[in-house]
Amino acid sequence: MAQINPSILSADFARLAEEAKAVEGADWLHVDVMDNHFVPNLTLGVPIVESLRRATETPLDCHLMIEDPDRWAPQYVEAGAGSVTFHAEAAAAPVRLAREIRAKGARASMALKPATPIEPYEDLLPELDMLLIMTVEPGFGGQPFLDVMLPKIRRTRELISKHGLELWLQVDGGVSATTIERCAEAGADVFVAGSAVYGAKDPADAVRTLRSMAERSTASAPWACGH
Ligand SMILES: O=C(CO)[C@H](O)[C@H](O)COP(=O)(O)O
Ligand SMILES: [Fe+2]
Repeated sequence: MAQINPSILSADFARLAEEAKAVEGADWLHVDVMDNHFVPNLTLGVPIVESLRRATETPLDCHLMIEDPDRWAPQYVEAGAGSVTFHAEAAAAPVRLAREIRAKGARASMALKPATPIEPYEDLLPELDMLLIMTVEPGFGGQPFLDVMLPKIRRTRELISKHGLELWLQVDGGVSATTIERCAEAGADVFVAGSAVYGAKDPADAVRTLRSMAERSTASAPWACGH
């Protein structure tokens, strides 16, 4: 089953509750937390996640683009996130952090920037509920999709199959109607889309269109048998 997670980064921040409601029917609401240190942009933090939690029924998928996630990630679980993603490049103790996120009741996820390979993390995969492969350099919405990430998506899907894991494989950055099929064919099953959803006239309809495109492509992928 393909999941579509609209990114609130592309919404109007002065109308967050309305914008969150506009995509109810999506699987998760993707919330990009940026600290102006790990990435050169500043967005939102724990209090806004708490408010978003009350504003929508859609579960929150928090993508932490911050330094020191070992210290901050647990606070996002307490704020109501159902899934918390920290960056491999920023975490001091990724296994301990993933275990802490899970113990607090959320799904634990780790993200890789475009230049970070998956291979050193193969043995960590059973500790995670989701692996996020960035398909742009993190920091901003609306950037073009990096096609050069497709082999990494394929190799990660192979590792997930090899170990028989239930891990979800998320892609984030430049995912749209023109790129989602390539991502799905390569092995992604969770798709973040910011500008492609909030830039559309009808965001809820954009979610449905993206989901059916991804599902058509995954259905024919060899790794999706019995998925
Ligand atoms: O993590 C992100 C950027 O760092 C965003 O989730 C991502 O860029 C979504 O926006 P778009 O779909 O417009 O690329
Ligand atoms: Fe993101």
